Amino acid sequence: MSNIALCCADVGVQFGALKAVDGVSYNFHRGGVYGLIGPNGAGKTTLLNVLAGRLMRHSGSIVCEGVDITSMSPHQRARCGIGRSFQITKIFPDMTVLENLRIAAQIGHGRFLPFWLAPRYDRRLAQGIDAMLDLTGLTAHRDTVAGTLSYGLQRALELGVTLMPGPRILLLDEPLAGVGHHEIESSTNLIEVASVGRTVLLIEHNMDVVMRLSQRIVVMAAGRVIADGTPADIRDNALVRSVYLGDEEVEA
Ligand SMILES: Nc1ncnc2c1ncn2[C@@H]1O[C@H](COP(=O)(O)OP(=O)(O)OP(=O)(O)O)[C@@H](O)[C@H]1O
Repeated sequence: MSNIALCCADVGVQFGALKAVDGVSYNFHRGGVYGLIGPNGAGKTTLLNVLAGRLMRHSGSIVCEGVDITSMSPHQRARCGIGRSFQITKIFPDMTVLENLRIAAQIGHGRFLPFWLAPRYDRRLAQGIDAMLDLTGLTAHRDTVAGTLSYGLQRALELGVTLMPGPRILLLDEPLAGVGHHEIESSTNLIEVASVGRTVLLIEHNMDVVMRLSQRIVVMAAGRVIADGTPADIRDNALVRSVYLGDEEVEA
């Protein structure tokens, strides 16, 4: 089996005259966290949407673990092992934490089940939900209505909902956006734990978190990948610094 989790070949997205993603070719290897960074409007979210199948009008192709998924729907891609987190929108605020996770688990299962297998399925479902409550630190909140949780805990639930079907590839778009200062550490720890054994693409503006969690960093600007490397490489990269700081004296 290929050790490439996701392969983008010459991916392009155009909005009118704007090339939001401009010929991106990149292999995301299996395992580890890729931080996807770049200034506002660089094309990071657009690229993530293409990978998740949320934006189908693009050029180029996407291969996931050796399978061409370019024309697959988000649902089909989820079945291929791709999970994408949204900014809270995936949780049902009027339902309890437990109900949210149960729905995610049932959607993840998705197949018709003969009645004689149902008790075993229910037991496994309950075990999976208990494990997810434990992982996300939500066990004490299992019967809490989701919308009343703190923002950080809502994000934890949202990640739990994304993880419930067991994705091998996780696309995280600003998982810490809006999380209060006092919850950053616990939220970061959760992402770290959730990343174990998965390939993760992480868009995040909190650079300390990106540098801490990522094994590799991919830098985008004006729709293109302009650099990639270890966090240390990227920190020392003059071109990256110039893109972020607008330092025109720094040469590429
Ligand atoms: N649906 C759309 N229609 C028109 N233009 C869009 C659309 N979505 C994104 N854009 C534009 O495409 C460019 C890339 O946007 P994108 O959201 O991918 O950038 P980003 O790197 O994720 O930025 P940020 O860090 O601010 O979220 C921006 O100029 C944005 O305004």
